[in-house]
Amino acid sequence: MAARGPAADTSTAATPEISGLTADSRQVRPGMLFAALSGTKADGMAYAKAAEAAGAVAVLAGEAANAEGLSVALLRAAEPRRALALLAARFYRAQPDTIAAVTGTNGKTSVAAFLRQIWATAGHDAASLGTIGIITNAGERPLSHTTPDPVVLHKALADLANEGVTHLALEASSHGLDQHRLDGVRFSAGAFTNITRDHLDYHPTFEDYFNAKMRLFRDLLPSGAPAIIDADGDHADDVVGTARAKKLDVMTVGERGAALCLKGVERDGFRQRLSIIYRGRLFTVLLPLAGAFQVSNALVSAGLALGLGSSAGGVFEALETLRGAKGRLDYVGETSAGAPIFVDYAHTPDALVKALEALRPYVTGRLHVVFGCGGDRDRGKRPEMGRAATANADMVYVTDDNPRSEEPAAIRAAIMAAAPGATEIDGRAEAIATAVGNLERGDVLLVAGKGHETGQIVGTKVIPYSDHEAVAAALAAIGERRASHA
Ligand SMILES: CC(=O)N[C@H]1[C@@H](OP(=O)(O)OP(=O)(O)OC[C@H]2O[C@@H](n3ccc(=O)[nH]c3=O)[C@H](O)[C@@H]2O)O[C@H](CO)[C@@H](O)[C@@H]1O[C@H](C)C(=O)N[C@@H](C)C(=O)N[C@H](CCC(=O)O)C(=O)O
Ligand SMILES: Nc1ncnc2c1ncn2[C@@H]1O[C@H](COP(=O)(O)OP(=O)(O)OP(=O)(O)O)[C@@H](O)[C@H]1O
Ligand SMILES: N[C@H](CCC[C@H](N)C(=O)O)C(=O)O
Ligand SMILES: [Mg+2]
Repeated sequence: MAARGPAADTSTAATPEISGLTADSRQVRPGMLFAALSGTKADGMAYAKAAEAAGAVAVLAGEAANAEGLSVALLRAAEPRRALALLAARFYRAQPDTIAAVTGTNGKTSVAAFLRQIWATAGHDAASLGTIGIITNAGERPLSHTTPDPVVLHKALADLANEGVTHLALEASSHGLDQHRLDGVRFSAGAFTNITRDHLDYHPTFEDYFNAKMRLFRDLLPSGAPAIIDADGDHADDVVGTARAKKLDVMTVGERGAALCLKGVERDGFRQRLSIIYRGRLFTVLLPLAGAFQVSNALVSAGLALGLGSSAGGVFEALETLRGAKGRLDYVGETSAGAPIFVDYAHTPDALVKALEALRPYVTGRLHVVFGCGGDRDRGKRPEMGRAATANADMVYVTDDNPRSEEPAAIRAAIMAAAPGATEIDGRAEAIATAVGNLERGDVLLVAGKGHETGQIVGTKVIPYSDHEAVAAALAAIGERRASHA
Protein backbone atom coordinates (compact mmCIF):
# COMPACT_ATOMS: atom_id res chain seq x y z
CA MET A 1 0.00 0.00 0.00
CA ALA A 2 1.08 3.63 -0.38
CA ALA A 3 2.06 5.41 2.80
CA ARG A 4 -0.46 8.25 2.40
CA GLY A 5 -3.19 7.78 4.99
CA PRO A 6 -6.57 9.47 4.73
CA ALA A 7 -5.86 11.69 7.72
CA ALA A 8 -2.16 12.09 7.09
CA ASP A 9 -0.32 14.91 5.36
CA THR A 10 2.78 13.69 3.56
CA SER A 11 5.74 15.99 3.92
CA THR A 12 8.03 14.28 1.44
CA ALA A 13 7.52 13.23 -2.17
CA ALA A 14 8.45 9.61 -1.48
CA THR A 15 5.61 7.09 -1.18
CA PRO A 16 7.37 3.84 -0.34
CA GLU A 17 5.64 0.48 -0.23
CA ILE A 18 4.80 -0.40 3.36
CA SER A 19 5.19 -4.00 4.58
CA GLY A 20 3.59 -3.51 7.99
CA LEU A 21 2.68 -1.02 10.71
CA THR A 22 3.71 -0.61 14.34
CA ALA A 23 3.78 2.01 17.10
CA ASP A 24 6.61 0.20 18.91
CA SER A 25 10.16 0.75 17.64
CA ARG A 26 11.09 -2.63 19.13
CA GLN A 27 8.68 -4.35 16.75
CA VAL A 28 9.95 -2.62 13.58
CA ARG A 29 11.02 -4.91 10.73
CA PRO A 30 12.42 -3.75 7.36
CA GLY A 31 9.79 -2.01 5.21
CA MET A 32 7.45 -1.06 8.04
CA LEU A 33 5.85 2.26 8.94
CA PHE A 34 6.63 3.37 12.49
CA ALA A 35 3.97 5.48 14.22
CA ALA A 36 5.68 7.79 16.72
CA LEU A 37 2.94 8.35 19.29
CA SER A 38 3.07 10.56 22.31
CA GLY A 39 2.05 8.40 25.27
CA THR A 40 1.63 8.48 29.01
CA LYS A 41 5.27 7.52 29.67
CA ALA A 42 7.25 8.34 26.55
CA ASP A 43 7.22 10.29 23.29
CA GLY A 44 7.44 7.87 20.38
CA MET A 45 9.44 10.47 18.37
CA ALA A 46 12.35 9.68 20.70
CA TYR A 47 12.46 6.23 19.05
CA ALA A 48 12.13 7.36 15.42
CA LYS A 49 15.84 7.01 14.69
CA ALA A 50 15.93 3.56 16.29
CA ALA A 51 12.96 2.62 14.11
CA GLU A 52 14.74 3.87 11.00
CA ALA A 53 17.84 1.90 11.96
CA ALA A 54 15.65 -1.21 12.29
CA GLY A 55 14.40 -0.72 8.72
CA ALA A 56 11.34 1.54 8.99
CA VAL A 57 10.68 3.24 5.63
CA ALA A 58 8.24 5.86 6.97
CA VAL A 59 7.44 7.56 10.25
CA LEU A 60 3.98 8.83 11.17
CA ALA A 61 3.99 11.58 13.79
CA GLY A 62 2.20 14.66 15.11
CA GLU A 63 2.09 17.97 13.28
CA ALA A 64 4.91 19.46 15.32
CA ALA A 65 7.31 16.58 14.62
CA ASN A 66 10.79 17.54 13.45
CA ALA A 67 12.19 15.61 10.48
CA GLU A 68 15.76 16.57 11.34
CA GLY A 69 18.07 13.57 11.34
CA LEU A 70 15.51 11.33 9.63
CA SER A 71 16.07 10.24 6.07
CA VAL A 72 12.85 8.27 5.64
CA ALA A 73 9.43 9.73 4.78
CA LEU A 74 7.82 11.65 7.65
CA LEU A 75 4.02 11.75 7.62
CA ARG A 76 2.43 14.37 9.84
CA ALA A 77 -1.13 14.10 11.14
CA ALA A 78 -3.19 16.25 13.49
CA GLU A 79 -4.21 13.10 15.35
CA PRO A 80 -1.54 10.48 14.69
CA ARG A 81 -3.34 7.79 16.74
CA ARG A 82 -6.41 8.20 14.55
CA ALA A 83 -4.27 8.26 11.41
CA LEU A 84 -2.57 5.01 12.49
CA ALA A 85 -5.96 3.37 13.11
CA LEU A 86 -7.26 4.44 9.70
CA LEU A 87 -4.04 3.23 8.04
CA ALA A 88 -4.38 -0.12 9.86
CA ALA A 89 -7.97 -0.43 8.63
CA ARG A 90 -6.79 0.18 5.05
CA PHE A 91 -3.80 -2.10 5.40
CA TYR A 92 -5.70 -5.13 6.68
CA ARG A 93 -9.00 -4.31 4.87
CA ALA A 94 -11.25 -7.29 5.74
CA GLN A 95 -13.65 -7.04 8.70
CA PRO A 96 -16.60 -9.19 9.76
CA ASP A 97 -19.81 -7.90 8.08
CA THR A 98 -21.57 -7.16 11.37
CA ILE A 99 -19.62 -5.64 14.25
CA ALA A 100 -21.32 -4.50 17.47
CA ALA A 101 -19.46 -2.58 20.17
CA VAL A 102 -20.36 -2.40 23.83
CA THR A 103 -19.07 0.22 26.25
CA GLY A 104 -19.73 0.98 29.93
CA THR A 105 -17.90 0.61 33.23
CA ASN A 106 -19.17 -2.90 33.99
CA GLY A 107 -20.80 -5.60 31.88
CA LYS A 108 -18.92 -5.25 28.57
CA THR A 109 -17.33 -8.70 28.65
CA SER A 110 -20.62 -10.27 29.73
CA VAL A 111 -22.68 -8.53 27.02
CA ALA A 112 -20.13 -9.44 24.33
CA ALA A 113 -20.18 -13.08 25.48
CA PHE A 114 -24.00 -13.16 25.53
CA LEU A 115 -24.34 -11.58 22.09
CA ARG A 116 -21.88 -14.08 20.63
CA GLN A 117 -23.96 -16.92 22.10
CA ILE A 118 -27.26 -15.47 20.82
CA TRP A 119 -25.79 -15.15 17.32
CA ALA A 120 -24.24 -18.64 17.45
CA THR A 121 -27.62 -20.09 18.47
CA ALA A 122 -29.12 -18.39 15.41
CA GLY A 123 -26.57 -20.21 13.25
CA HIS A 124 -24.16 -17.34 12.60
CA ASP A 125 -20.39 -17.75 12.63
CA ALA A 126 -19.95 -15.44 15.61
CA ALA A 127 -17.07 -14.20 17.76
CA SER A 128 -16.43 -11.94 20.73
CA LEU A 129 -13.32 -9.85 21.39
CA GLY A 130 -12.26 -8.21 24.65
CA THR A 131 -10.91 -8.76 28.17
CA ILE A 132 -11.11 -12.55 28.01
CA GLY A 133 -9.59 -12.66 24.53
CA ILE A 134 -11.06 -13.59 21.17
CA ILE A 135 -13.65 -16.35 21.34
CA THR A 136 -15.05 -17.99 18.20
CA ASN A 137 -17.16 -21.07 17.57
CA ALA A 138 -13.84 -22.84 16.97
CA GLY A 139 -11.81 -21.76 20.01
CA GLU A 140 -10.16 -19.05 22.05
CA ARG A 141 -7.03 -16.88 21.76
CA PRO A 142 -5.76 -14.42 24.36
CA LEU A 143 -5.39 -10.64 24.05
CA SER A 144 -3.37 -8.32 26.25
CA HIS A 145 -5.93 -5.50 26.26
CA THR A 146 -9.73 -5.24 26.45
CA THR A 147 -9.60 -3.06 23.32
CA PRO A 148 -6.36 -3.92 21.47
CA ASP A 149 -4.20 -1.31 19.77
CA PRO A 150 -5.33 -0.67 16.18
CA VAL A 151 -2.67 -2.77 14.47
CA VAL A 152 -3.40 -5.83 16.60
CA LEU A 153 -7.13 -5.15 16.28
CA HIS A 154 -7.29 -4.73 12.50
CA LYS A 155 -5.13 -7.80 11.95
CA ALA A 156 -7.52 -9.76 14.22
CA LEU A 157 -10.56 -8.40 12.35
CA ALA A 158 -9.06 -9.47 9.02
CA ASP A 159 -8.14 -12.92 10.37
CA LEU A 160 -11.68 -13.40 11.73
CA ALA A 161 -13.30 -12.28 8.48
CA ASN A 162 -11.01 -14.55 6.47
CA GLU A 163 -11.90 -17.46 8.79
CA GLY A 164 -15.58 -16.88 7.93
CA VAL A 165 -16.71 -15.00 11.05
CA THR A 166 -19.62 -12.78 10.01
CA HIS A 167 -20.77 -11.46 13.40
CA LEU A 168 -18.45 -9.91 16.00
CA ALA A 169 -19.24 -8.44 19.42
CA LEU A 170 -16.39 -6.35 20.81
CA GLU A 171 -15.65 -4.38 23.96
CA ALA A 172 -14.94 -0.66 23.67
CA SER A 173 -12.90 0.41 26.72
CA SER A 174 -12.59 4.06 27.64
CA HIS A 175 -8.80 3.89 27.07
CA GLY A 176 -9.45 2.34 23.67
CA LEU A 177 -11.97 5.00 22.69
CA ASP A 178 -9.81 7.84 24.01
CA GLN A 179 -6.71 6.54 22.20
CA HIS A 180 -8.58 6.05 18.88
CA ARG A 181 -7.87 2.31 18.94
CA LEU A 182 -11.31 1.66 17.37
CA ASP A 183 -11.29 4.33 14.67
CA GLY A 184 -11.64 2.71 11.25
CA VAL A 185 -13.74 -0.22 12.48
CA ARG A 186 -16.99 -0.52 10.46
CA PHE A 187 -19.57 -0.72 13.25
CA SER A 188 -23.18 -1.79 12.73
CA ALA A 189 -24.45 -1.13 16.28
CA GLY A 190 -23.34 -0.01 19.72
CA ALA A 191 -24.44 -0.43 23.32
CA PHE A 192 -24.00 1.25 26.67
CA THR A 193 -24.30 -0.67 29.95
CA ASN A 194 -23.62 1.81 32.75
CA ILE A 195 -21.06 4.30 34.06
CA THR A 196 -19.75 4.47 37.62
CA ARG A 197 -16.35 5.19 39.13
CA ASP A 198 -13.28 3.69 37.44
CA HIS A 199 -10.07 4.69 35.69
CA LEU A 200 -9.82 8.16 37.25
CA ASP A 201 -6.05 7.63 37.28
CA TYR A 202 -6.15 7.95 33.48
CA HIS A 203 -9.12 10.26 32.85
CA PRO A 204 -8.66 13.61 34.66
CA THR A 205 -12.35 13.84 35.68
CA PHE A 206 -15.49 11.70 35.63
CA GLU A 207 -16.77 13.95 32.83
CA ASP A 208 -13.69 13.14 30.74
CA TYR A 209 -14.31 9.43 31.41
CA PHE A 210 -17.94 9.81 30.33
CA ASN A 211 -16.96 11.77 27.22
CA ALA A 212 -14.42 9.12 26.21
CA LYS A 213 -17.23 6.53 26.30
CA MET A 214 -19.47 8.86 24.27
CA ARG A 215 -16.97 8.76 21.39
CA LEU A 216 -18.54 5.43 20.44
CA PHE A 217 -21.90 7.09 19.79
CA ARG A 218 -20.68 10.51 18.70
CA ASP A 219 -17.78 9.55 16.42
CA LEU A 220 -17.77 5.85 15.59
CA LEU A 221 -21.32 4.64 14.92
CA PRO A 222 -22.87 5.63 11.59
CA SER A 223 -26.18 7.57 11.72
CA GLY A 224 -29.14 5.19 11.77
CA ALA A 225 -27.25 2.42 13.58
CA PRO A 226 -29.00 0.81 16.57
CA ALA A 227 -27.80 2.19 19.92
CA ILE A 228 -28.89 -0.01 22.84
CA ILE A 229 -28.84 1.79 26.18
CA ASP A 230 -29.57 0.39 29.65
CA ALA A 231 -32.10 2.96 30.81
CA ASP A 232 -31.88 2.11 34.51
CA GLY A 233 -28.41 3.48 35.30
CA ASP A 234 -27.40 7.01 36.29
CA HIS A 235 -26.44 9.11 33.24
CA ALA A 236 -28.55 6.96 30.87
CA ASP A 237 -30.48 10.07 29.77
CA ASP A 238 -27.25 11.82 28.78
CA VAL A 239 -26.24 8.79 26.70
CA VAL A 240 -29.66 8.77 25.01
CA GLY A 241 -29.22 12.49 24.25
CA THR A 242 -25.79 11.89 22.69
CA ALA A 243 -27.13 8.99 20.59
CA ARG A 244 -30.18 10.96 19.42
CA ALA A 245 -27.99 13.93 18.45
CA LYS A 246 -26.12 11.54 16.11
CA LYS A 247 -29.48 10.26 14.75
CA LEU A 248 -28.84 6.74 16.00
CA ASP A 249 -31.74 4.31 16.32
CA VAL A 250 -32.05 4.47 20.11
CA MET A 251 -33.39 1.35 21.87
CA THR A 252 -33.59 1.63 25.66
CA VAL A 253 -33.82 -1.52 27.78
CA GLY A 254 -34.55 -2.28 31.43
CA GLU A 255 -37.29 -1.38 33.89
CA ARG A 256 -37.38 2.09 32.36
CA GLY A 257 -36.72 0.71 28.88
CA ALA A 258 -38.96 1.58 25.93
CA ALA A 259 -37.73 -1.07 23.44
CA LEU A 260 -37.31 -3.96 25.90
CA CYS A 261 -39.26 -3.25 29.05
CA LEU A 262 -38.57 -5.46 32.06
CA LYS A 263 -41.91 -5.96 33.79
CA GLY A 264 -40.95 -8.52 36.41
CA VAL A 265 -38.22 -10.81 37.78
CA GLU A 266 -38.78 -13.91 39.90
CA ARG A 267 -35.95 -15.91 41.41
CA ASP A 268 -35.94 -19.65 40.71
CA GLY A 269 -32.86 -21.09 42.45
CA PHE A 270 -29.86 -19.60 40.66
CA ARG A 271 -32.09 -18.85 37.66
CA GLN A 272 -34.43 -15.88 37.10
CA ARG A 273 -37.79 -15.80 35.35
CA LEU A 274 -38.09 -12.55 33.40
CA SER A 275 -41.23 -10.91 31.99
CA ILE A 276 -40.29 -8.68 29.08
CA ILE A 277 -42.46 -6.55 26.81
CA TYR A 278 -41.14 -6.23 23.25
CA ARG A 279 -43.20 -4.55 20.53
CA GLY A 280 -46.35 -4.89 22.63
CA ARG A 281 -45.92 -8.64 23.25
CA LEU A 282 -45.10 -10.29 26.57
CA PHE A 283 -42.21 -12.76 26.55
CA THR A 284 -41.26 -14.93 29.55
CA VAL A 285 -37.67 -16.03 29.72
CA LEU A 286 -35.99 -18.37 32.21
CA LEU A 287 -32.51 -16.84 32.44
CA PRO A 288 -30.03 -19.44 33.79
CA LEU A 289 -27.95 -16.82 35.64
CA ALA A 290 -28.14 -15.17 39.07
CA GLY A 291 -28.00 -11.46 39.87
CA ALA A 292 -29.85 -8.35 38.76
CA PHE A 293 -26.76 -7.21 36.86
CA GLN A 294 -26.95 -10.26 34.60
CA VAL A 295 -30.56 -9.36 33.75
CA SER A 296 -29.32 -5.94 32.55
CA ASN A 297 -26.55 -7.56 30.54
CA ALA A 298 -28.96 -10.08 29.00
CA LEU A 299 -31.35 -7.29 27.97
CA VAL A 300 -28.56 -5.21 26.41
CA SER A 301 -27.29 -8.19 24.41
CA ALA A 302 -30.84 -9.10 23.35
CA GLY A 303 -31.38 -5.48 22.26
CA LEU A 304 -28.26 -5.62 20.10
CA ALA A 305 -29.35 -8.85 18.41
CA LEU A 306 -32.89 -7.55 17.83
CA GLY A 307 -31.64 -4.16 16.60
CA LEU A 308 -29.45 -5.98 14.09
CA GLY A 309 -32.34 -8.05 12.73
CA SER A 310 -32.52 -11.28 14.75
CA SER A 311 -36.02 -12.65 15.35
CA ALA A 312 -37.64 -12.08 18.75
CA GLY A 313 -38.50 -15.78 19.19
CA GLY A 314 -34.93 -16.85 18.49
CA VAL A 315 -33.37 -14.20 20.73
CA PHE A 316 -35.56 -14.88 23.76
CA GLU A 317 -35.07 -18.63 23.36
CA ALA A 318 -31.29 -18.13 23.21
CA LEU A 319 -31.37 -16.19 26.51
CA GLU A 320 -32.53 -19.43 28.19
CA THR A 321 -29.22 -21.17 27.36
CA LEU A 322 -26.77 -18.34 28.14
CA ARG A 323 -23.60 -19.19 30.02
CA GLY A 324 -21.85 -16.50 32.05
CA ALA A 325 -18.48 -15.24 30.82
CA LYS A 326 -15.58 -16.99 32.55
CA GLY A 327 -14.92 -15.59 36.03
CA ARG A 328 -18.17 -13.60 36.21
CA LEU A 329 -20.07 -14.91 39.26
CA ASP A 330 -18.67 -18.40 38.57
CA TYR A 331 -19.84 -21.06 41.00
CA VAL A 332 -16.59 -22.92 41.75
CA GLY A 333 -17.48 -25.28 44.56
CA GLU A 334 -18.87 -25.63 48.03
CA THR A 335 -17.88 -26.94 51.44
CA SER A 336 -19.30 -30.21 52.71
CA ALA A 337 -21.67 -28.11 54.83
CA GLY A 338 -23.03 -26.74 51.54
CA ALA A 339 -21.59 -23.19 51.65
CA PRO A 340 -21.11 -22.14 48.00
CA ILE A 341 -18.11 -20.20 46.71
CA PHE A 342 -18.16 -17.82 43.72
CA VAL A 343 -15.32 -16.23 41.76
CA ASP A 344 -16.16 -12.85 40.22
CA TYR A 345 -14.38 -10.02 38.39
CA ALA A 346 -15.81 -7.13 40.45
CA HIS A 347 -12.96 -4.60 40.64
CA THR A 348 -14.97 -1.38 40.88
CA PRO A 349 -17.09 -0.16 43.82
CA ASP A 350 -20.34 -0.56 41.88
CA ALA A 351 -19.48 -4.05 40.63
CA LEU A 352 -18.63 -5.15 44.17
CA VAL A 353 -21.99 -3.88 45.42
CA LYS A 354 -23.81 -5.58 42.52
CA ALA A 355 -22.01 -8.91 42.97
CA LEU A 356 -22.69 -8.95 46.74
CA GLU A 357 -26.34 -7.96 46.17
CA ALA A 358 -26.61 -10.81 43.66
CA LEU A 359 -25.54 -13.34 46.30
CA ARG A 360 -27.39 -11.95 49.34
CA PRO A 361 -30.65 -13.82 48.57
CA TYR A 362 -28.79 -17.14 48.89
CA VAL A 363 -27.38 -16.37 52.35
CA THR A 364 -29.04 -17.58 55.53
CA GLY A 365 -25.83 -17.25 57.56
CA ARG A 366 -23.04 -14.82 56.67
CA LEU A 367 -21.89 -13.39 53.33
CA HIS A 368 -18.05 -13.43 53.14
CA VAL A 369 -15.96 -11.48 50.63
CA VAL A 370 -12.26 -11.69 49.76
CA PHE A 371 -10.91 -8.86 47.60
CA GLY A 372 -8.11 -6.35 47.03
CA CYS A 373 -7.40 -3.52 44.60
CA GLY A 374 -5.04 -3.35 41.63
CA GLY A 375 -1.81 -1.35 41.91
CA ASP A 376 -1.10 1.45 39.40
CA ARG A 377 -4.83 1.93 39.00
CA ASP A 378 -7.35 4.52 40.24
CA ARG A 379 -6.47 4.94 43.95
CA GLY A 380 -9.84 6.54 44.71
CA LYS A 381 -11.48 3.13 44.18
CA ARG A 382 -9.75 1.70 47.27
CA PRO A 383 -11.74 3.36 50.09
CA GLU A 384 -14.92 3.13 48.01
CA MET A 385 -14.45 -0.62 47.60
CA GLY A 386 -13.71 -0.90 51.33
CA ARG A 387 -17.00 0.85 52.08
CA ALA A 388 -18.89 -1.22 49.49
CA ALA A 389 -17.62 -4.47 51.06
CA THR A 390 -18.36 -3.55 54.67
CA ALA A 391 -21.82 -2.24 53.79
CA ASN A 392 -22.83 -5.35 51.82
CA ALA A 393 -20.95 -8.31 53.35
CA ASP A 394 -20.77 -9.71 56.89
CA MET A 395 -17.16 -10.96 56.83
CA VAL A 396 -14.63 -8.92 54.86
CA TYR A 397 -11.09 -10.13 54.07
CA VAL A 398 -8.86 -7.48 52.48
CA THR A 399 -5.96 -8.93 50.50
CA ASP A 400 -3.92 -8.40 47.32
CA ASP A 401 -5.08 -8.13 43.72
CA ASN A 402 -2.41 -7.27 41.13
CA PRO A 403 0.01 -5.03 43.09
CA ARG A 404 1.99 -4.12 39.93
CA SER A 405 4.65 -1.54 40.92
CA GLU A 406 3.03 -0.65 44.24
CA GLU A 407 3.66 -1.89 47.78
CA PRO A 408 0.87 -4.44 48.50
CA ALA A 409 0.64 -3.42 52.18
CA ALA A 410 0.02 0.22 51.21
CA ILE A 411 -2.83 -0.76 48.88
CA ARG A 412 -4.40 -2.92 51.61
CA ALA A 413 -4.03 -0.09 54.12
CA ALA A 414 -5.95 2.30 51.85
CA ILE A 415 -8.82 -0.18 51.70
CA MET A 416 -8.67 -1.05 55.42
CA ALA A 417 -8.96 2.64 56.34
CA ALA A 418 -12.52 2.53 54.99
CA ALA A 419 -13.39 -1.03 56.05
CA PRO A 420 -13.81 -1.13 59.84
CA GLY A 421 -13.97 -4.68 61.18
CA ALA A 422 -12.33 -6.19 58.09
CA THR A 423 -9.51 -8.74 58.38
CA GLU A 424 -6.32 -7.91 56.48
CA ILE A 425 -4.47 -10.89 55.03
CA ASP A 426 -1.14 -10.68 53.20
CA GLY A 427 -1.34 -13.10 50.24
CA ARG A 428 -4.43 -13.82 48.19
CA ALA A 429 -4.34 -17.62 48.41
CA GLU A 430 -3.90 -17.34 52.18
CA ALA A 431 -6.92 -15.01 52.41
CA ILE A 432 -9.02 -17.45 50.39
CA ALA A 433 -7.90 -20.37 52.57
CA THR A 434 -8.86 -18.42 55.72
CA ALA A 435 -12.27 -17.45 54.36
CA VAL A 436 -13.00 -21.00 53.14
CA GLY A 437 -11.98 -22.35 56.54
CA ASN A 438 -14.44 -19.99 58.26
CA LEU A 439 -17.47 -21.00 56.14
CA GLU A 440 -20.42 -22.51 57.97
CA ARG A 441 -23.76 -23.88 56.78
CA GLY A 442 -25.84 -21.05 55.29
CA ASP A 443 -22.77 -18.93 54.44
CA VAL A 444 -21.71 -17.82 50.94
CA LEU A 445 -18.22 -16.68 49.84
CA LEU A 446 -17.46 -14.21 47.06
CA VAL A 447 -13.86 -14.01 45.81
CA ALA A 448 -13.80 -10.74 43.85
CA GLY A 449 -11.51 -8.88 41.48
CA LYS A 450 -9.51 -11.34 39.40
CA GLY A 451 -12.20 -13.44 37.73
CA HIS A 452 -10.73 -15.22 34.70
CA GLU A 453 -7.15 -14.00 35.29
CA THR A 454 -4.47 -16.69 35.33
CA GLY A 455 -1.62 -14.60 36.69
CA GLN A 456 -0.86 -12.11 39.43
CA ILE A 457 1.15 -9.05 38.37
CA VAL A 458 3.80 -8.32 41.01
CA GLY A 459 6.28 -5.64 39.93
CA THR A 460 6.75 -6.36 36.25
CA LYS A 461 6.48 -10.13 36.66
CA VAL A 462 3.36 -12.20 36.07
CA ILE A 463 3.23 -15.06 38.57
CA PRO A 464 0.93 -17.98 37.63
CA TYR A 465 -2.14 -17.67 39.85
CA SER A 466 -5.87 -18.41 39.59
CA ASP A 467 -8.70 -17.78 42.05
CA HIS A 468 -10.39 -20.94 40.77
CA GLU A 469 -7.30 -22.97 41.69
CA ALA A 470 -6.82 -21.18 45.01
CA VAL A 471 -10.41 -22.03 46.00
CA ALA A 472 -9.95 -25.66 44.92
CA ALA A 473 -6.72 -25.88 46.93
CA ALA A 474 -8.38 -24.32 49.98
CA LEU A 475 -11.23 -26.84 49.80
CA ALA A 476 -8.79 -29.74 49.32
CA ALA A 477 -6.66 -28.55 52.25
CA ILE A 478 -9.56 -28.85 54.66
CA GLY A 479 -10.72 -32.11 53.08
CA GLU A 480 -13.88 -30.58 51.66
CA ARG A 481 -15.31 -31.59 48.35
CA ARG A 482 -15.10 -29.52 45.22
CA ALA A 483 -18.16 -29.32 43.00
CA SER A 484 -17.73 -30.91 39.61
CA HIS A 485 -19.42 -28.20 37.58
CA ALA A 486 -18.38 -24.55 37.24
C1 LIG B 1 -2.40 3.99 29.71
C2 LIG B 1 -2.46 3.21 28.44
O1 LIG B 1 -3.54 2.88 27.98
N1 LIG B 1 -1.28 2.88 27.87
C3 LIG B 1 -1.26 2.13 26.64
C4 LIG B 1 -0.59 2.97 25.58
O2 LIG B 1 0.69 3.27 26.05
P1 LIG B 1 1.26 4.73 25.87
O3 LIG B 1 0.83 5.25 24.54
O4 LIG B 1 0.95 5.55 27.05
O5 LIG B 1 2.81 4.32 25.76
P2 LIG B 1 4.16 4.96 26.33
O6 LIG B 1 4.80 3.90 27.17
O7 LIG B 1 4.00 6.32 26.89
O8 LIG B 1 5.04 5.08 24.99
C5 LIG B 1 4.71 5.99 23.94
C6 LIG B 1 4.97 5.36 22.61
O9 LIG B 1 6.37 5.04 22.51
C7 LIG B 1 6.50 3.74 21.99
N2 LIG B 1 7.80 3.17 22.41
C8 LIG B 1 8.14 3.03 23.72
C9 LIG B 1 9.35 2.44 24.07
C10 LIG B 1 10.24 2.02 23.05
O10 LIG B 1 11.33 1.51 23.28
N3 LIG B 1 9.85 2.20 21.76
C11 LIG B 1 8.66 2.75 21.42
O11 LIG B 1 8.37 2.87 20.23
C12 LIG B 1 5.32 3.00 22.55
O12 LIG B 1 5.01 1.84 21.79
C13 LIG B 1 4.21 4.04 22.45
O13 LIG B 1 3.58 4.01 21.20
O14 LIG B 1 -0.46 2.23 24.37
C14 LIG B 1 0.28 1.00 24.52
C15 LIG B 1 0.34 0.34 23.14
O15 LIG B 1 -0.93 0.10 22.64
C16 LIG B 1 -0.42 0.10 25.50
O16 LIG B 1 0.28 -1.11 25.69
C17 LIG B 1 -0.53 0.82 26.83
O17 LIG B 1 -1.30 0.01 27.68
C18 LIG B 1 -0.85 -0.11 29.02
C19 LIG B 1 0.21 -1.21 29.12
C20 LIG B 1 -2.04 -0.43 29.90
O18 LIG B 1 -1.89 -0.97 30.98
N4 LIG B 1 -3.24 -0.09 29.49
C21 LIG B 1 -4.46 -0.35 30.22
C22 LIG B 1 -4.70 0.67 31.34
C23 LIG B 1 -5.62 -0.31 29.25
O19 LIG B 1 -5.49 0.11 28.09
N5 LIG B 1 -6.77 -0.77 29.71
C24 LIG B 1 -7.96 -0.73 28.91
C25 LIG B 1 -9.21 -0.80 29.76
C26 LIG B 1 -9.37 -2.02 30.64
C27 LIG B 1 -10.83 -2.21 31.06
O20 LIG B 1 -11.39 -1.41 31.82
O21 LIG B 1 -11.43 -3.22 30.64
C28 LIG B 1 -7.94 -1.83 27.83
O22 LIG B 1 -8.59 -1.63 26.77
O23 LIG B 1 -7.32 -2.88 28.06
N1 LIG C 1 -24.37 -4.58 34.20
C1 LIG C 1 -23.59 -4.58 35.28
N2 LIG C 1 -23.75 -3.65 36.25
C2 LIG C 1 -22.97 -3.63 37.35
N3 LIG C 1 -22.00 -4.54 37.58
C3 LIG C 1 -21.81 -5.49 36.64
C4 LIG C 1 -22.57 -5.56 35.46
N4 LIG C 1 -22.15 -6.60 34.73
C5 LIG C 1 -21.13 -7.15 35.40
N5 LIG C 1 -20.93 -6.50 36.57
C6 LIG C 1 -19.88 -6.74 37.58
O1 LIG C 1 -18.67 -6.32 36.97
C7 LIG C 1 -17.77 -7.41 36.83
C8 LIG C 1 -17.09 -7.34 35.49
O2 LIG C 1 -18.07 -7.66 34.50
P1 LIG C 1 -17.62 -7.69 32.98
O3 LIG C 1 -16.33 -8.37 32.89
O4 LIG C 1 -18.76 -8.19 32.18
O5 LIG C 1 -17.44 -6.12 32.76
P2 LIG C 1 -16.41 -5.29 31.88
O6 LIG C 1 -17.09 -4.00 31.60
O7 LIG C 1 -16.00 -6.07 30.70
O8 LIG C 1 -15.16 -5.09 32.84
P3 LIG C 1 -13.64 -4.65 32.37
O9 LIG C 1 -13.72 -3.18 32.13
O10 LIG C 1 -12.77 -4.95 33.51
O11 LIG C 1 -13.29 -5.43 31.17
C9 LIG C 1 -18.61 -8.66 37.03
O12 LIG C 1 -17.82 -9.70 37.53
C10 LIG C 1 -19.66 -8.19 38.00
O13 LIG C 1 -19.18 -8.18 39.30
N1 LIG D 1 -9.13 -3.80 32.86
C1 LIG D 1 -9.05 -3.50 34.25
C2 LIG D 1 -8.89 -4.79 34.95
C3 LIG D 1 -8.64 -4.70 36.43
C4 LIG D 1 -8.55 -6.06 37.05
C5 LIG D 1 -8.05 -6.08 38.45
N2 LIG D 1 -7.70 -7.44 38.74
C6 LIG D 1 -6.85 -5.15 38.64
O1 LIG D 1 -5.75 -5.58 38.38
O2 LIG D 1 -7.06 -4.01 39.07
C7 LIG D 1 -7.87 -2.58 34.50
O3 LIG D 1 -6.82 -2.82 33.92
O4 LIG D 1 -8.04 -1.63 35.23
MG1 LIG E 1 -14.21 -6.51 29.94
